[in-house]
Amino acid sequence: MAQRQVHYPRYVGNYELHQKLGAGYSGAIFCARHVHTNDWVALKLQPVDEACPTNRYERAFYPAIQGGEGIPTLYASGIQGPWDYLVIDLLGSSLDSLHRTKKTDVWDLRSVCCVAQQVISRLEWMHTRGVLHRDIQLGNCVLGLPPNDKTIYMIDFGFSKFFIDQRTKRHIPDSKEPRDFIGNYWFSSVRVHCRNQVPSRRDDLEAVALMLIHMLTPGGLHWTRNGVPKTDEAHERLMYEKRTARPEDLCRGLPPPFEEFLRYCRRLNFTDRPDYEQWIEEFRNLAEEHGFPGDPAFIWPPPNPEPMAQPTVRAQAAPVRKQTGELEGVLTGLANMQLGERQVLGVRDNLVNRDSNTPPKDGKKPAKPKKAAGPKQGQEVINLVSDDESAHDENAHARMTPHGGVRFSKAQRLAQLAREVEAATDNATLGRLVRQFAQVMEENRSRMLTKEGFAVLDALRKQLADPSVFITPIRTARPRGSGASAAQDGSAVVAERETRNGKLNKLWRLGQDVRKAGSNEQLARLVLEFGAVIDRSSGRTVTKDGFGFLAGLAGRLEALA
Ligand SMILES: Nc1ncnc2c1ncn2[C@@H]1O[C@H](COP(=O)(O)OP(=O)(O)OP(=O)(O)O)[C@@H](O)[C@H]1O
Repeated sequence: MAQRQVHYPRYVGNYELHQKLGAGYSGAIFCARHVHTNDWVALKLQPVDEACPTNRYERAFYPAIQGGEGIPTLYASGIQGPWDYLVIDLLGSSLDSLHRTKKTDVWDLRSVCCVAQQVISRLEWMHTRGVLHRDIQLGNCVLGLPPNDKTIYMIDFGFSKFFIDQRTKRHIPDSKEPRDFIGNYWFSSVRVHCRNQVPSRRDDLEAVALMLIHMLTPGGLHWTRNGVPKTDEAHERLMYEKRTARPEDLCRGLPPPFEEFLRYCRRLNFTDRPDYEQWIEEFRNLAEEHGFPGDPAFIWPPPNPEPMAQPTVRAQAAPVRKQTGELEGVLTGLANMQLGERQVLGVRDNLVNRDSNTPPKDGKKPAKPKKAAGPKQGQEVINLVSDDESAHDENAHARMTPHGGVRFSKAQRLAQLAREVEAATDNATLGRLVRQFAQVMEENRSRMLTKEGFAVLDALRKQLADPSVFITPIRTARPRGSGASAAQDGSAVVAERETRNGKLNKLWRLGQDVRKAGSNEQLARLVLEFGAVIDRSSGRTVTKDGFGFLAGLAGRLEALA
């Protein structure tokens, strides 16, 4: 197709334009030099009459977020003749372009953990300043130039939005009003993309979760493999695939934090502040558990992609809920895809219909939005690769210590404990295993109850609920001696705390109940309740009261042995 010939100016303000660095949907970006200082910068140019004036929008957000690590500095901006321009820090490669130079189809876990930590931290900064990004994608994560080449910068605030109302200083309200989708097809959250809900902080984080999973999935997330939808029907199908993809299917074969992070983001309420620190810590721990440094510095190319003792981490091909003939469509789509500059495309057309929290549009009435934007130029070719590596490989996370020993990860130790619980034949053994479980949880910097942790609880509950699994008969004696008086003391404290606080901390209460339990069936019910309480909590972490419960449980099991 013939390209429109655009004549760019040689000078804009005090800047001389040099080579073109990239082109977006509605403009171009150049490397430019300040004619007096000789400083090199990046200059974004866009026609002033552009239907979707993203440069003008971006200009409104830069002052709010200036000064944060990994946020480009805005040096100048304005209008010159027919051009609207922004002058910002000159940066290096985007993660999208690094991805295209890679020889393997998935990223290495270390790099992904670095991306996770840095991008979550950028969003923490932006959100603290009241701004949502709304267009998280690999092309908008760009490395700095030396000496900042280990820092990931967030760029492209053309879709951004103040979620703190600039006038009232309050969180914007939720709304059920129908709204146009603004974001990108691949990673915008299910709520925003498929259910047209008002975006908030949780949606930026969900986009990060999807991007990270995409990086570790051979061929990428399955709804990205057909390229940008060119028809409403294709867009509908993409949304269907995204909406119906279950976290456990998307994350099969990946270390648990990816699935947990996605679930966490989806559990957050509209106005909730995400626990950024917790997730930065989770991904740091994950890197360390796999034998990498926890430092978030992004080093490219990766110094040592995968330690010797560890297989490559990658998602397994997730089952895709396909309609008949869809696989054929995927393959045809792949065959038709072209190499290009950008991977993920946003729906910019809808920006002309932005709400009151977006920067002013010079009083012009917004143009009628189009339904779904047509494709932007260029798509990358992604290979469809299947992978049958087992997620339950016992040695998957083991790694050599410097002294030649083998160290097991938290996941692996918990998986082993679950197996031992299943094989236990008496209460005394179970009590010992519960103590070991608490110890593993306590030793780890992350106290989050992972999938493997829940598996231990589940095995325990099953053992306790079904006495036939024991070889020796189970005793169901009432609490004896000091146990009984402790129970009485416990009730007194409960009563006191109840009057004092009005409502008891659920885990603390369970900790009291477990010490009074007189049978394995009662213990099974309490273990079930314990798991449910942890599962419902936003961070799924085992707190002090949680450890109190486990200690009480181990004690009761030993007493009932
Ligand atoms: N400051 C920069 N320094 C170097 N390269 C940059 C810089 N900013 C952007 N780029 C390159 O140009 C590409 C497009 O930039 P950007 O996303 O800001 O433009 P855009 O017009 O808003 O694009 P789109 O409409 O596709 O979102 C980026 O993916 C990146 O490769």
